[in-house]
Amino acid sequence: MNDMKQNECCYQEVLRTLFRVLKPMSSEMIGLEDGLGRVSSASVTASFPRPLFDESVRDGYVIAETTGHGESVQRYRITGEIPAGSPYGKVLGAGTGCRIMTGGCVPEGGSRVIPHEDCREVDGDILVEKKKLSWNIYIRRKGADISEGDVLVGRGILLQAGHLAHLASCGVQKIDVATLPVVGFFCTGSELRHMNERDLENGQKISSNSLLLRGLLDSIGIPCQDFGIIPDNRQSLLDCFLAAKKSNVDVLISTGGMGPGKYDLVEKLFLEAGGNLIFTELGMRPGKSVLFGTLGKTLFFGLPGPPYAVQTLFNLLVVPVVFSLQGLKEQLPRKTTAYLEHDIPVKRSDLLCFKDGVLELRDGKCYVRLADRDESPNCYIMLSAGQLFFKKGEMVEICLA
Ligand SMILES: Nc1nc2c(c(=O)[nH]1)N[C@H]1C(S)=C(S)[C@@H](COP(=O)(O)OP(=O)(O)OC[C@H]3O[C@@H](n4cnc5c(N)ncnc54)[C@H](O)[C@@H]3O)O[C@H]1N2
Ligand code: MOO
Repeated sequence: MNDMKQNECCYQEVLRTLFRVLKPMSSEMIGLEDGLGRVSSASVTASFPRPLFDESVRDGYVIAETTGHGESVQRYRITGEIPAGSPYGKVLGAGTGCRIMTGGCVPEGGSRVIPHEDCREVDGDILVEKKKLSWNIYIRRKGADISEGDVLVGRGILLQAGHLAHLASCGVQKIDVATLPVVGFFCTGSELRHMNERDLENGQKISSNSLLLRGLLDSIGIPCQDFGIIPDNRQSLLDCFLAAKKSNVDVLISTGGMGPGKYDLVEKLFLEAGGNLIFTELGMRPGKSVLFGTLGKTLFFGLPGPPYAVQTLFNLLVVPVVFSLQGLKEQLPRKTTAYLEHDIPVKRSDLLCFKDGVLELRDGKCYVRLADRDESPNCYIMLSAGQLFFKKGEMVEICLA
């Protein structure tokens, strides 16, 4: 437990270190239609109230009530019809009414809307029992939801479809958002070949990390630049680092070449290219072989080669950094606990281990299991150091990165 706590702190601490060295992106004005997945860089206020006019929230009749007569069934003469988008244009006289549709504009003089199921239409009159008139809840008054000038979205909010719809409904057309960081990546390994290559020779493999990184970046709306597959030799790696340093990428990611082997050259060439190391090695798996630093103005992540490690470290480290650069609030991944659905034996227990998990809620409790190969994980199971067997029913920590 103590080990787990230490390791956990280490991961959170590493993220805090990363956040400290970030320089926030500048901002730009964009049309609302391009705002999905962007981060607001200023709070946005309503240009007009919502609703913009007194509107009916039922299909039925709007009436101008008369006062004083006490008959149990009241009668109003129908003088027109108000579909949504076509106002009546006149004052509704006392004792009269109009058919009105949901979203229709309540005319001046209209004091109450009666849903059609609560009254009858007979010979051009609306007949309504007096007892049906106890509530007056079917008119939404101008500005009842939002007044002009109200703050609709604060600064540092990741804009979802609902936010954009909300902003549009209050007359906002443009929004100030953080400029998107451009992320460059390259994959190192003399054994790697492009995905379109056929006839692989013995020992060669497809650089699946190239596609993985492109997809992960696309899925969070980040533009990327692929610097290619770089063989494990000094000159190729140095050239690649120097090209990336000269380019406009804000963040650079490499995969592979991070181990202690003879051909693992990433750290050396990063330093030769003028890189500044901030940390290597996280006290967790994956993450034992990882590097973070700066190369000129570019942030650099050296990720290890195994694809599962790339995906996990991308989610745990790169995603929070990419959003933090854009000024998103609450960048630390959320954690909770869940009951294990099955036993998990592990081969070694020297470090905290992150495994792809699927979290499910049943009967008010959280359960978690290892994700199948074709399943999308929705959390990481954090298997603490110092334990070789995790039993079904045991409570474990999970990270919702
Ligand atoms: N003696 C030790 N060996 C290793 C240690 C250690 O502590 N002592 N650490 C292990 C750990 S942990 C990791 S993680 C890896 C780190 O390896 P590298 O970053 O050097 O990665 P590579 O050796 O280049 O590749 C590992 C594995 O992944 C495949 N790979 C690499 N790139 C791609 C790609 N773009 N697409 C698909 N697959 C890729 C590669 O072919 C290897 O099979 O080191 C351990 N070793
Ligand atoms: O760095 Mo390795 O990815 O710990 O497993």
